[in-house]
Amino acid sequence: MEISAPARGVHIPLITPFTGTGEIALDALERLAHELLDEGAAGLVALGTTAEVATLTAEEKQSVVDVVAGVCRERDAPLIVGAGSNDTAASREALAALRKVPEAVAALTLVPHFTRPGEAGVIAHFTELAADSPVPLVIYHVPYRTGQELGAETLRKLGALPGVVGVKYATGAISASTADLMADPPDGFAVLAGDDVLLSPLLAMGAHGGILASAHLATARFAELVRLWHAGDAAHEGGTAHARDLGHRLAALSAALFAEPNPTVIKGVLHTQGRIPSPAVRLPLLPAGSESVSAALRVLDSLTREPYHPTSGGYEK
Ligand SMILES: O=C(O)C1=N[C@H](C(=O)O)C[C@H](O)C1
Repeated sequence: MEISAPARGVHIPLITPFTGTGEIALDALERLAHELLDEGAAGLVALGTTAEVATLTAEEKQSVVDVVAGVCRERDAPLIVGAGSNDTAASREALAALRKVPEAVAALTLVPHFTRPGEAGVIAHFTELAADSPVPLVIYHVPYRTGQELGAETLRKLGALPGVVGVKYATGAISASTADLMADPPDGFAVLAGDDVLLSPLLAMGAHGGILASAHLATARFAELVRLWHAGDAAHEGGTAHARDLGHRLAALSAALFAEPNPTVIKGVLHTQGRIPSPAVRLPLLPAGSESVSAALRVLDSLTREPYHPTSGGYEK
């Protein structure tokens, strides 16, 4: 795998749309995947948390991967597939199954959750997985879900493993440890923002992009934000104001989209827009309330309606 190129930009962990009777709406999934690439997504992620992967049967997971891989093949877009658990042997098998998905450029593999094996155990887990995975690994670090903290030094050790190409960094905050990692990341190691509201500060610190459920909406604006920082425009006068302002507005959108458990609000908005057949989610998730969906639509509307004026450094109010 080419290490940094596919990892740059906005990668979208696809929702799983359901019909009114609860089956996966594969046609809507395919259409949505094309739309997101049309609007500037750099790549797609199948079977992320946002896909409600914990509720999908093995057969359903296969159908989702088939559809998303088909779109990525047709569009020559990078595909990242979620695979792995807190069982090292089972994770090895899940990764081995990706041999049958030639479109997959990487696997998104969670730090072992719940078990709390300690940092040495996490390193041993990924050393074993990376040694025989058919695709490189992007480590999904989300300590408020896994229960396992990792310091910057441990992330650097993981990033230096052959076969580990990046981290989806979702620590819930920008901390001294974030600054430490971003000051000295391993060569060829992509840091991808995984907390949507923190995309902007992480880009400012040098992140390569993000894996962002929020980017189902205002996709072009998310792509623009990443482009601004990577093109260095943010470093110019006016450019900084633009990037900061856009970053704040996208963070407000992300906050509105995460007002209830992900991806319930995103599904509500996509359904209101007529892009998926129902806002249905599977238990234990409950559908988002109409007030959360309306609030997110209002933020989205202001983002997409108001054109930016680079000369005055602001948006129309
Ligand atoms: O599925 C993912 O990948 C993501 N999941 C996070 C979550 O559900 O909290 C959010 C992030 O945008 C991507």
